[in-house]
Amino acid sequence: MPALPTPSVTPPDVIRAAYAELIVSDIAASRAFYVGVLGLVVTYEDDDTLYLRAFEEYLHHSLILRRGPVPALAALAYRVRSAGELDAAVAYYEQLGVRVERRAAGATRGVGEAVRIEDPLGFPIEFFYDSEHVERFTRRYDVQGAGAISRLDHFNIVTPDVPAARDYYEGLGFRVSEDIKDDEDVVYAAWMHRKATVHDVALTGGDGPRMHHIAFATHERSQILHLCDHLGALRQSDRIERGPGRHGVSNAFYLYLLDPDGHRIEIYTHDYYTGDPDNPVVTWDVHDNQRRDWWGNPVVPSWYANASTVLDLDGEPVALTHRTEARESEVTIGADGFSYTRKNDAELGFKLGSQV
Ligand SMILES: O=S(=O)(O)c1ccc(O)c(O)c1
Ligand SMILES: [Fe+2]
Repeated sequence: MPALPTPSVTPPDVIRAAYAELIVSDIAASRAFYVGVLGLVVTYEDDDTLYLRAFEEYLHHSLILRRGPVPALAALAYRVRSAGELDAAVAYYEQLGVRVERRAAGATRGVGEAVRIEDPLGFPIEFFYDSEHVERFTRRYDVQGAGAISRLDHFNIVTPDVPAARDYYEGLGFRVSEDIKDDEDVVYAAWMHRKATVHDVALTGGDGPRMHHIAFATHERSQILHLCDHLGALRQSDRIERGPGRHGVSNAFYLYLLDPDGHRIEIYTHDYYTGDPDNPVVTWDVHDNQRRDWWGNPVVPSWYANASTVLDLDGEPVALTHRTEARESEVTIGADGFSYTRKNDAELGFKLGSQV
């Protein structure tokens, strides 16, 4: 990615990852998954759209599903600290020379004035503050199921040049909490945050822009395990792509699901606090078999290969830029045993034989 200009104005003050807008092909099938299985709360719905939120959320939605011809990501939205930050966003991105559009209140149901951009990585990003408050179901145990989801936690995006993407997000005030590198300093992935957890956005090295996943958090591992049991009972175990398991990076207990259009949704719990200014960065060796799954369980190849198309602000798919640096799935096939369990223990350190 060509070097970006350094704006002379301050960036918008981003608080957190707040909502995603996905294009889906069949609203009824998506409703059966996101409401019927994941248990997300319907704030508003019509024949073509679903506005959903998780149980701890009081803003109008954290996920919009909109019926359309091409399953894709239509927007990733970050909440900013005040409505005044929208002017900062316009000024900052105009200096970056990217497409910037102001949106009137109500352009998105339940959201006030907003700014949408095509960011330097090629993603459709929204900044907003005002959003309609709706009932917070935190204590509505009468409607929460055994798999209750608390809140949206993060976005994971696929981009070819991870260091350039990291620099861009550092310009927005995001900080790295963890990353994956090799001994030639190739950066394969990085996790970056504004809120005091491991990430609001994760950067995955690959052909991009593509959306790797949207993640929601639960309070307890048992809620994640219930979602697995629920899918089993529906004989929809093929919706379970990876996990459940324990991540090395982030230390979170995780599960990856595929929605009816193949959009990847992560359910995640128990990462850690990162709010102090001197929070130490954790760097993992790409050959460490426990980086992606702390128990060394395999990362299915589809998890590295597949990701969702991204739309521009006109709703057109964005062309991909190919990653030129090494790809993690080629350097070591995930946490699948062809990497070391104990560094420098080449004899006994490999779980399933050696290939690196
Ligand atoms: O697979 S990793 O342990 O690298 C990982 C860590 C945190 C995440 O949110 C994730 O999607 C993947
Ligand atoms: Fe994730």
